[in-house]
Amino acid sequence: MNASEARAGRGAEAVDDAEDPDDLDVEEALALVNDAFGRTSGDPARARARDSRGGGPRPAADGRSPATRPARHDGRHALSWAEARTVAERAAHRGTGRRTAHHAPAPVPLDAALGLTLAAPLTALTDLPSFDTSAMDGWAVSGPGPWAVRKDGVLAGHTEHPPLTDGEAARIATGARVPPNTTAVLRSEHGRTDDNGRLHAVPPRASAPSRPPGAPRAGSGSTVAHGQDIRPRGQECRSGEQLLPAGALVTPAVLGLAAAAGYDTLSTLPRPRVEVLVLGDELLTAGLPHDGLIRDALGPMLPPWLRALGAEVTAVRRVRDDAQTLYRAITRSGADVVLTTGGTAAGPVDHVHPTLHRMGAELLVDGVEVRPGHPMLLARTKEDQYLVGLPGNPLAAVSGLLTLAEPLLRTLAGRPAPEPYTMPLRDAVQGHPHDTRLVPVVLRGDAALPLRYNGPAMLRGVAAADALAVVPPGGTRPGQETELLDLPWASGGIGVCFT
Ligand SMILES: Nc1nc2c(c(=O)[nH]1)N[C@H]1C(S)=C(S)[C@@H](COP(=O)(O)OP(=O)(O)OC[C@H]3O[C@@H](n4cnc5c(N)ncnc54)[C@H](O)[C@@H]3O)O[C@H]1N2
Ligand code: MOO
Repeated sequence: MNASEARAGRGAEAVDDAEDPDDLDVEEALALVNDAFGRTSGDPARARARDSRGGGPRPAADGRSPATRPARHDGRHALSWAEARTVAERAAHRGTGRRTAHHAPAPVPLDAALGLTLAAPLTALTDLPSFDTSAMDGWAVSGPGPWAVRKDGVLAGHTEHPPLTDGEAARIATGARVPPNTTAVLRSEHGRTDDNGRLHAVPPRASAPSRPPGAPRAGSGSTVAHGQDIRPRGQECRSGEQLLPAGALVTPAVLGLAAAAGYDTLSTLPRPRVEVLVLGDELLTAGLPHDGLIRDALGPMLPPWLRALGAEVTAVRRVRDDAQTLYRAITRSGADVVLTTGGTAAGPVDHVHPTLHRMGAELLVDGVEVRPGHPMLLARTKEDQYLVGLPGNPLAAVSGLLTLAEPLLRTLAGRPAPEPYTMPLRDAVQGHPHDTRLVPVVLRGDAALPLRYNGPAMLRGVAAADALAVVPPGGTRPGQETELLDLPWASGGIGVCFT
């Protein structure tokens, strides 16, 4: 199916494998400039060899390590997309390892633990169930029937009842503790009392669903199978048994399990604290764009996204295009991660590089072979503080967020890495000659549909997307399996952390 057929079939979601025109012109031009400075050719076979799927750092397509790879036209040594992610993931491990008070695991009440990471294994504080329990509403019975029914029934949450004697039954509710000497629970629909008040087991109606293989016979004639519909103490776990390992994400289900297993608080790792610095004199925080001024798209977008990635956003500050102001904002920040937007390129008011240089910061990533977003950077500004510099173009900022901030924050938050996965891209996607492309896609059935409006300055594509496709240099054919990066709102597991 070609792009125009796809468009015809998918209406507004239609795909266009061509990039947005202003994007393409710049990218192609940059690629030519890069070639002139000795980078790899656009040979698709070599480009595919650099396909970043699979994760770990790898040599560039030209076989040279990043250190020996020639600098780009701007003098920087860009890393491949996979290398950059690995560096970001490992940067936090390379810290001193000393945990400040803020980083130490802390007990957190259950209702504040959603989205955090377990600092210690979740170990059952009790047997579950903690007593033998009725799995059904009906009668606790002792021995074969018929049974004499006791006057008092047994409800959930009540103290222990006197033992049953052989041939005795007591009305019981689901979840109630079965009286001692109970041999089975007879479901209410499987029993009937006669005129003398004696309880008889009645076989399930012929229309009843058939018994699963191996399941106990649900009452036949005058008796029921031993143990039927009793949940024995410790069936789910014994006290002291490990239910989840350290590092597990606290999801709603984990909160439920922890409560059931006796926890009031959970030992969790604190969220890394992120301060967002939005750079740009041209940005408005309200109203319509006018007189060359535009709305700040990143101030509203980044905080909830960062929270979804496991961070606590301590502040969002707007910083004038002034080197001294930026220097002060960064050096005064006590956050674990300072995240800047804009100012990463080499324009007259792009102060991020000179400021990092002035601070003596260590540049860990200085440019990435990814489109959009190639000027993104990662620096260590001081012991246990990092700076992620996102490019100002909004989709380029998203690219930097997922390429550098996500692995860094994931490691700092102690979260497990998401399992990489691929899906076929329904349509061909044009690749960059040398760089990985991140392209918004929607998931439809067993395929991912690349979206239009994927230019660096556009959010229209990603706002409608479920994921970003990692398009290797050289592009993808229709149906080609391609790595996808889930967007937090599309992956239920992380979505819970927007709260
Ligand atoms: N000579 C070169 N110029 C540029 C290059 C290059 O390689 N050589 N790269 C281009 C690419 S690619 C990108 S991406 C941008 C990165 O620029 P900066 O990080 O310095 O960002 P700014 O110049 O500050 O802004 C770029 C663009 O984005 C708009 N912007 C900035 N912040 C926001 C915001 N919060 N909300 C909405 N829009 C924002 C800003 O107005 C600019 O239009 O550099 C290229 N140039
Ligand atoms: O292509 Mo830039 O890298 O617009 O993000």
